[in-house]
Amino acid sequence: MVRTRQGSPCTIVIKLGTSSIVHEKTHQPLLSILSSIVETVVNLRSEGHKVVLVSSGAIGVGLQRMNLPSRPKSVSGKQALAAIGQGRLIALWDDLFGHLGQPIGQVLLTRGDISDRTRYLNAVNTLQELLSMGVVPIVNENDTVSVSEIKFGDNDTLSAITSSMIHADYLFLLTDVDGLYTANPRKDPSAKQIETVTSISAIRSQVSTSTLGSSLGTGGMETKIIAAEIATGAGVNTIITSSKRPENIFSIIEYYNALKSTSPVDEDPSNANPSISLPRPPHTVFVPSSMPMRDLKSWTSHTLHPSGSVVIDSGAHRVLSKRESGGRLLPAGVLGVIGAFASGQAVRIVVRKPINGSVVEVASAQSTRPNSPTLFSAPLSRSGSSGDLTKDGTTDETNIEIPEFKDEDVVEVGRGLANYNFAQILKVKGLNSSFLPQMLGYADSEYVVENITIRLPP
Ligand SMILES: N[C@@H](CCC(=O)OP(=O)(O)O)C(=O)O
Repeated sequence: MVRTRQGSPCTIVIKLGTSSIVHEKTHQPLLSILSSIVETVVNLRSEGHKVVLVSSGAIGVGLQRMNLPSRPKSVSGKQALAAIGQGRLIALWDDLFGHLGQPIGQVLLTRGDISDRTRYLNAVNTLQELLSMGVVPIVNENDTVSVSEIKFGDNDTLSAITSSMIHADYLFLLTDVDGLYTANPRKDPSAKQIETVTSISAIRSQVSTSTLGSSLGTGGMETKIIAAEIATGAGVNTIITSSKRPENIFSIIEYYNALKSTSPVDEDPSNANPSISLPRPPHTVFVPSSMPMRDLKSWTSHTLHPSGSVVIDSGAHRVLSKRESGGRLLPAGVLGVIGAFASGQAVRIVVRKPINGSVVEVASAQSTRPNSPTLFSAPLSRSGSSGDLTKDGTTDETNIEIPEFKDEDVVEVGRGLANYNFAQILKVKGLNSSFLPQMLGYADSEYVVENITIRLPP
């Protein structure tokens, strides 16, 4: 069922939430949990595994340092507390790991840091370098500089993106419950643990997620399910288990190694050999995708904050949905754009919402009526020449005709990376790609958007 290189060392990401790091009321560090984590990580390292720790807790530790009762409401208040707490948090980790001779490295990331391909690759290289030096990277969000558009928001998402960045075998989401339940096990005695999740969309309808968060962290079960969706989509076995028994990480890895050794090809847990004698430690496992997203696609879908949208027609939506990977959009399928973006930036791929139950087709392709108003597209006051279009996205935007697609008229179906800037794509929308050199003065690619992941088929 789970995918690992059986018996060989694994790359493991362990995420520890605020509620497992500081006491919910006193905000004192939970030293027994932290010490057990440190022992577990060092033991995993001695078995040859590579381990990354994603640690929340900066704001919680900051609260304790300033003797404050609860998280401030303001963003700047939280950022200030994170600045106060992060230093003490990493000092605490360094102290505990130091007792066992294990070096650590601090890695603070924001979504903005990895929205740029070069910076993303730098982050990947740094993590890989730390791992190959035998260091345990300790990752947290760089809260002090994060604003809403560049925030991961919760460390569940950050840990999923980290595990996808380093192609981890396992992501362990350690929390104050030992798995995903059908209802809140603290309130509902009939709540049942879900052992294996093969379909995230199916699980959403079976689980009541609303009450499983704590007052300190920003996550809860819902964010863990989102994280599992990201990580399993990138091929990472994702496991929710209790932070009170981190040593279970060993037993869980052993358990799946044993399953694989009896049934190395069969991925279906119901076909696992019943003679397996190892007990199953309590946890929920999310089975990874059988066709993990290629690195660039995962990066595009989850790490980038899209800068704008490209509106496509229903035919393009159909064709792109048939592609397993690396979908590419020709200008002929483009109806318009929303927002301004440069070439190389991430864009949403959107389609028009149906009107009165049916999709209304835009009246024409541009090849017959260039820049003409359509049902959703009309020139604004800055119309005129199409601008001085340059290859690097430095269009003279003062002269561009911007059509009137609005966010509320469309629905996102996927994401991709733009090969041209918004003005260039507007200029060639609806055209055959053979017109690109003539319209733009150059054509690096016949496709206007590449690396498209369609998440919502027609
Ligand atoms: N970056 C923040 C943690 C964000 C957060 O609350 O995460 P989590 O506790 O995992 O829901 C901090 O260190 O306080």
